[in-house]
Amino acid sequence: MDALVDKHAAQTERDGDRRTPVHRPSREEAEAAVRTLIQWAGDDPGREGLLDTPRRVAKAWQEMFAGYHQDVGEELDTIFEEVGGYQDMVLVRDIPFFSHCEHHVLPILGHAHIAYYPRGGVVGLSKLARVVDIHARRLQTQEHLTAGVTQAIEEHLKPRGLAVMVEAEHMCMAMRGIQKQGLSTVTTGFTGIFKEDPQEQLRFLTLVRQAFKAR
Ligand SMILES: Nc1nc2c(ncn2[C@@H]2O[C@H](COP(=O)(O)OP(=O)(O)OP(=O)(O)O)[C@@H](O)[C@H]2O)c(=O)[nH]1
Ligand SMILES: [Zn+2]
Repeated sequence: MDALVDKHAAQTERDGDRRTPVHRPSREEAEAAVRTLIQWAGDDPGREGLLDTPRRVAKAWQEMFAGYHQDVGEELDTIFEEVGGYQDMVLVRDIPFFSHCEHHVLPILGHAHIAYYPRGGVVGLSKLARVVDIHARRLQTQEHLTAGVTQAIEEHLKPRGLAVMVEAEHMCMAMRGIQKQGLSTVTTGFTGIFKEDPQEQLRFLTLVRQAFKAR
């Protein structure tokens, strides 16, 4: 096992994730796989315009799937306890993300909205978007993404309540298969007072909807 796989193994345990770490192929092996797929598509990976494509695709995958090597805990380990007595809802809405579905490895494009009621303190606002990014940069379903973001924030921040809503379009339904464009899939995760009190869910959903009206 190389260092990256070891780090992923530790991260897998911390995130309560079901994935089993596997041997990581070399960059050359990854590029060879891209050449095979180009041939499978019906083109010649040896022609001039495609010569550098395997290198570019491997580099793009490194960036798009960087979440396998990032640790959500590191982003959420700074809690600001001095908040002037603020105890009401903190909502960060319209966090844009790109992910890839684990069934077809095609893009999922969407927005996440995250709200919580602080208990002991608050996290930096950007950190919530970073948690979304880390989870989004892995292969998964939208449900898995929503549950992963919810669990990570719940575990590290321990708020009085947490609400996560993800709205996304799946390119595997737009570009192929059923070929329906513009569909939106909505998934939610509620904990604490958001889970217990439907009025709190309503308040969250109302604030999120107002964000869309304002655009
Ligand atoms: N629940 C869930 N399903 C997803 C997600 N992303 C893609 N899918 C669905 O996963 C299913 C995979 O179905 P399969 O029958 O195994 O694969 P397929 O033949 O490519 O299916 P079609 O897309 O219907 O052509 C499809 O219905 C996709 O729409 C997701 O995030 N969550
Ligand atoms: Zn898919």
